[in-house]
Amino acid sequence: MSIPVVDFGAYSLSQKDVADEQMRNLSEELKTAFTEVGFVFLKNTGITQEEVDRVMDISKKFFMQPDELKRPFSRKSFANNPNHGWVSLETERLNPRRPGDLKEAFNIASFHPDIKWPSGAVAAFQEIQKSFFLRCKELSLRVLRVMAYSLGLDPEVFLSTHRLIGTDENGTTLRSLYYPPVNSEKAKEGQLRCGEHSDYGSITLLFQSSEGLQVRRRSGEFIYAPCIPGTVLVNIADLVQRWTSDQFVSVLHRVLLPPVGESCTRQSLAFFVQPDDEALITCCDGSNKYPPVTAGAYLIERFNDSYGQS
Ligand SMILES: O=C(O)CCC(=O)C(=O)O
Ligand SMILES: [Fe+2]
Repeated sequence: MSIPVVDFGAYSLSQKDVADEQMRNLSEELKTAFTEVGFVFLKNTGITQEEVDRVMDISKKFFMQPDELKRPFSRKSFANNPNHGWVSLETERLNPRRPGDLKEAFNIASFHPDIKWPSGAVAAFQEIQKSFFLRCKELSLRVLRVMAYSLGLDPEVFLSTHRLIGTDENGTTLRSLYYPPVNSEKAKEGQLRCGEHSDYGSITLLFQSSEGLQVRRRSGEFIYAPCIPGTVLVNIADLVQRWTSDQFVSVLHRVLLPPVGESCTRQSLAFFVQPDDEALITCCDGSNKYPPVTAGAYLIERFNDSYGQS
């Protein structure tokens, strides 16, 4: 099955609320997608392609600077939130059995007043990233509400564990990714732009500038996700799979190197939604299929794998 496209217009950010019947329809469509594929394209969410382009443009300006100018913003250099900041090429391996990923990233994980923001040529960086973060937050809360409804749960049940998004007690992160030109013949053996992995938290919103993402089907085969301008690609991440006792599936995905002879770049924006650090994730059907885990501890464990500290 390919990735379904669902019209989210009835609950778009420009609507105050959603009518009961439309909520029922939407929740059925999302439930099918998240049960069978783990990924869905949402159209008419209220987040426009222009908003996405603005964030991609300012992020690209940052990435195009020499490394000396980017280094002061490195991930792990901010005491109040170690996940915030710039990640250089080949630093991270989302599949720990492969060499470092051929990508650069900038994580927006904190708005603490002590965070130092890029300035000069990218003076608007902080303002643009922050306003996009807040838009993604609003959309994510709506998607979580529809998800809870679709499972016959209290629609607020997921929201009650996502109250602190945008504070240092919640790991939700807006991540700009840049995949520079690459000569695929010169890459290390087995090296990819982004190794096979599933995401760690609740759900992820993804915005892409071009095709390149591959998603694993149940058969084990990887298929290309198309790039559909104006849509948001939403996928289930591992904590929601645990939470729903495997009813919603968190599936592997990756970004391959470009074909030999093609050195095209790629950009994407991922909004990784994470429950509040202290939230205890227990199977919502009461089954105990997975032992309870707190979201913050789980996230740290997963970071240790991808940065080679396990
Ligand atoms: O760049 C992409 O399209 C995918 C990135 C991704 O899956 C991730 O960073 O978790
Ligand atoms: Fe991912």
